[in-house]
Amino acid sequence: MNKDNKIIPSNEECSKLPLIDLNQLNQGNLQRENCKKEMVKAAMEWGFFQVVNHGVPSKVLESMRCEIVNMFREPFEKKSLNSEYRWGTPTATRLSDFSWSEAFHIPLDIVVLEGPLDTPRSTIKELVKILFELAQKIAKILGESSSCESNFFNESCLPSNSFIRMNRYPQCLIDDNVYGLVKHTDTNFLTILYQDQSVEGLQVAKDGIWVTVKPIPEALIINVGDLFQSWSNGAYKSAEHRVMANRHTERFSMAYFFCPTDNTVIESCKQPSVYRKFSFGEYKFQIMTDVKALGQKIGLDRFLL
Ligand SMILES: O=C(O)CCC(=O)C(=O)O
Ligand SMILES: [Fe+2]
Repeated sequence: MNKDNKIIPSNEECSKLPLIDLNQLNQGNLQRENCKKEMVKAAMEWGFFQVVNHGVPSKVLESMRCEIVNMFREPFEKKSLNSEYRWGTPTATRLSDFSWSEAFHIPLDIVVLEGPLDTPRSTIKELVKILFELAQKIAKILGESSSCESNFFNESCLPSNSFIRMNRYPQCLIDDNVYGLVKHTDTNFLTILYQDQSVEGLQVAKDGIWVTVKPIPEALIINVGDLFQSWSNGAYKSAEHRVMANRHTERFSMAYFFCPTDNTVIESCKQPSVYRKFSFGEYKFQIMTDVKALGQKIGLDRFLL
């Protein structure tokens, strides 16, 4: 088994994925500063952490999960008419390149700006409003510690710039090593992930080892994306992650991708710069070009100085 596939059983390693209590931010100065330190450390060492007491009511998350399940329960003929629907990996020529999953990829400009809304849309609308506030709060804390411009996220990231992705990973009887989602880094600033409370699947690369993230009831997962890695001059890690398919049961998740406007310039205030500056629009275009030409995302390596 090569290093890339080495898997540590979740009960040994999962506890090491930092778990941060955001309630500390509402307490005294000492607790607040401690919470910020924990976040910065986790973003540097892991690029991933879980948070509890995050302020997203469990009722809203539960009703979102119901909506997600309902959307995926529609017949394929109906789902596939929806331009937001994706399934599998059309370009895959080997099982190891294939993602055993289906998804709805929803840009929030439609949800935030358009009406009237049907039921799932109104649930999404309620949830993303809270997730936007949470993402802003976390981005500001991580941003301040990079001692870059403190107002950057308020000015560059609007609610309508983000998007959500609802994922369903069907039960997979083919093989134990099928990926639900192949390894990747996220292209945004930050991701907030709501995963099934009882089904494992997500794995994070840490120091060359794949670590399984054990679901913690009520917790949300936060991960650093490529833009934050570049903006922090490489201090924060946009960690590779993937999802393993499950032989016994299906799994659902929902990712909220916190993004800036396309013309936002990503440039670190730290010198010497690790990456050349680029706009978010340029970054997405380069990824699209690479995926078309090479079948995969190259990402930040293209922008190394
Ligand atoms: O389903 C998960 O746990 C991860 C999803 C993910 O990484 C993504 O949608 O980018
Ligand atoms: Fe991801």
